[in-house]
Amino acid sequence: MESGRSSESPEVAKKGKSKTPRKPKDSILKQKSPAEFFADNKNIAGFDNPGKCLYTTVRELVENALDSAESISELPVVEITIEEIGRSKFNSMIGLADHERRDEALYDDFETAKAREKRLAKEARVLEIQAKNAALGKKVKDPAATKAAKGREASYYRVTCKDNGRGMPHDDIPNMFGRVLSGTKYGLKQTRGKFGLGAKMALIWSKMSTGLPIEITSSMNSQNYTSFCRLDIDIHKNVPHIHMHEKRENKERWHGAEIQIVIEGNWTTYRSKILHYMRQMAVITPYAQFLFQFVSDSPEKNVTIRFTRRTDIMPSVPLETKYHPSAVDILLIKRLITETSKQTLLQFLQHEFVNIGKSHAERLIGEMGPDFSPKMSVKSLTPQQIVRIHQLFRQAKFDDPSGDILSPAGEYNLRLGIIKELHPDMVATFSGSAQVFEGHPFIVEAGVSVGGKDVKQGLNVFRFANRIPLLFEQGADVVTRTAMKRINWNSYKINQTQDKIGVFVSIVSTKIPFKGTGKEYIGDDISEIASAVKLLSNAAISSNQKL
Ligand SMILES: Nc1ncnc2c1ncn2[C@@H]1O[C@H](COP(=O)(O)OP(=O)(O)OP(=O)(O)O)[C@@H](O)[C@H]1O
Repeated sequence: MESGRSSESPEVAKKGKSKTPRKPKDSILKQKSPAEFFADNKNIAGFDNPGKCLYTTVRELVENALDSAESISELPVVEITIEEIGRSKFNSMIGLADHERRDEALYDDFETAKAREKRLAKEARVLEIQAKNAALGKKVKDPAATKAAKGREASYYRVTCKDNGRGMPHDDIPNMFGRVLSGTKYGLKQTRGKFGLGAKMALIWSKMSTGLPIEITSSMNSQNYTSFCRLDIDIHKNVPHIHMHEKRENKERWHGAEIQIVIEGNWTTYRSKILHYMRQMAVITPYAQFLFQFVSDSPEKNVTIRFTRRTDIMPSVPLETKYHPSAVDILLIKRLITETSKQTLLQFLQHEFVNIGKSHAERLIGEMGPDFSPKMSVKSLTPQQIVRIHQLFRQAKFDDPSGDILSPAGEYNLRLGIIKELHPDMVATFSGSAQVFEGHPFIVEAGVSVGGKDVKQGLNVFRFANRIPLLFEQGADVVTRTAMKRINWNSYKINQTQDKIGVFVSIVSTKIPFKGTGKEYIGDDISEIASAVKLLSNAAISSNQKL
């Protein structure tokens, strides 16, 4: 086909077309590695801004430490230190000479004398209005939060987390910390970690904000050496970039891990969140000992908090389980077929799923159709046959998976933790039996307290998922919504706004339906979980009333 352009010379075409919109360039197909994706979208893993990055880094390291100690039934001892690093010290760490500002007007935080005067006057006005509102009992915003962070100089912190856990095999360390989406917790088991992402996100953030590598020291039980590894991550290839990886003497036969990382953060704005997190972790983990330290060049800013162990009774170790037939999709069935060591379809059904016994498997195969037989090779199933199995799994009736493999905090621990941290006038706890959501068992435990130390008037909601405190996105969470909207506090003669009420809900499962990879909240859209939370909370309030 002839185009109108063909008769014009290139020059004429260029001139004549000067007003027409530029033709978009053909899109070029590109690929991203998982590390690049998460570096570009770090907010979805809870790394939103420097302050939140400091918080999430602490969280990820503490949760790994607890998972590790509990996996060998060791009462956890976790030491976490955040050390503030001034700009000069940071510059000398990276070998950068300190520079004084020469041309002040170049900087984002530069203000003329007039602008400064104007800003101070405005701030004074805001403070005045806030003081008036506070006097009238109205809610006021934290003045620090209203101030723009523009032009703020970066603050750096060295975060160190030491535990007495399992440690890591020497050769696995680089991939555990330097390859996004690699971990040992992908099996079907209740663990705090799940995605194989957290430690790598902390490393990606350190790479983005300070350019410094992570340092890991680790030793496994009765090993006569410790492993030391300094590494960063090749974001483009999603592989570890090892600076040093060596074995060192381990005279004391120490076992555990110590992770050290230098990142940009903001202690001032996230101090209270980090301390709340530690306090709530102590509530749900009263059998652990935590030492939290913040160390600054200005000693008056230093913080040392010891959360002592109050019990030696640890919840049982969660057990790995097999998939329930109603929890699998076609892709997962295909993966299980690839990985199974079983030869026949009958053996496959019997051994790779929970709640399918031999005679049940035979009946299921009979139901699949004439081209299925118990002795047929499972590896030779066609894609259509796999779809048929999936269809049957969705329609057939199976016993619910057992909750025995889960490890709830336990009523005793929950109550102990609440008493230890809040000193309430009254507390009652209640443990539910196992229930099921999409083929995954879950257990809800609830506690309700009245009165206490440092407890605000009204509802104070504490949420835990797989024994992790959840501090963000409170409003959208199933527990908050239930406590606020679905419980009739009046009927228990409790004043929802005046009394100091603590509501504690802990959910454990082989699959917590978190919204996003940041593990910040559980949505309100899963009816099984919503009704269990309501039931258990009501039961705990009733027990509290009886007390
Ligand atoms: N302190 C530790 N002790 C022993 N092993 C550890 C420790 N920290 C990390 N690991 C190992 O490194 C792996 C990767 O950790 P990472 O935090 O990236 O992911 P995860 O904990 O598996 O999952 P998630 O992203 O959900 O936290 C873990 O699965 C664990 O095997």
